[in-house]
Amino acid sequence: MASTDNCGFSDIESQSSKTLLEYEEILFQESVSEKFKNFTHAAHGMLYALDDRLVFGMFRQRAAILMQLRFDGILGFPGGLVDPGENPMEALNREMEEEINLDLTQHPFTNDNHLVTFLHHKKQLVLHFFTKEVSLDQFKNIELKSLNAKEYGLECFGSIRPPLFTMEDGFKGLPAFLSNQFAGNSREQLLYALKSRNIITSEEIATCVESMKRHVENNR
Ligand SMILES: O=c1[nH]cnc2c1ncn2[C@@H]1O[C@H](COP(=O)(O)OP(=O)(O)O)[C@@H](O)[C@H]1O
Repeated sequence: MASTDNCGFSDIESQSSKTLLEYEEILFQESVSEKFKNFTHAAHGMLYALDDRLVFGMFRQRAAILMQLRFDGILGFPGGLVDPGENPMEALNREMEEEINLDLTQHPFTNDNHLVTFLHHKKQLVLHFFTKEVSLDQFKNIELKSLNAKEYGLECFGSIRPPLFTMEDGFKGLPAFLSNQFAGNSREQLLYALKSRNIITSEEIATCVESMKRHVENNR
């Protein structure tokens, strides 16, 4: 049922069974919440800043992206379940404050920041995904403030920046990062955002996914 085959990663197979193949991209409308009201809804957000600096003077990083190491040892974006009476945006802002101490007076997520929503029929799960661009200075402040988040050291074990370049061996960098374990469909959300925010081309994403898949295959 995957409809997102224009991003160069619709055929991801990985060690995780939770791949994009199982998720269907759906429109984000008021009616979605009504139609899927018996489903579990979650909202996650990607804060990012463009960063054109070179790593080791040769690899362009392109963007700083905030992901986090979770309590369960796997990677994901800040966010969480939508509570009864909340809409996805409200849930996201609440979770952003709890998990990374985001200053909502300065950097609130709005519905304009919504990027994509995925549906998992079997799991009855609706995953709403938002992205928000900030300046690199703002990004660093957000990272620093996250150490004082209520959930730091409890649910959240620190923010991390995925490397967005690929090194000479074709694996180190982004493909190696992608071969980690990810919560929900956060790996696919990351790739979707990289493509749709024009941070990395779909061709390069496809190459990285191929390299990641080869690595996973070779290490079975
Ligand atoms: O970064 C993410 N992107 C997409 N889905 C995620 C991400 N992190 C967790 N999930 C999924 O969202 C649901 C809610 O998980 P989460 O642990 O974030 O919520 P909670 O903090 O309210 O318990 C779970 O089904 C989980 O697999």
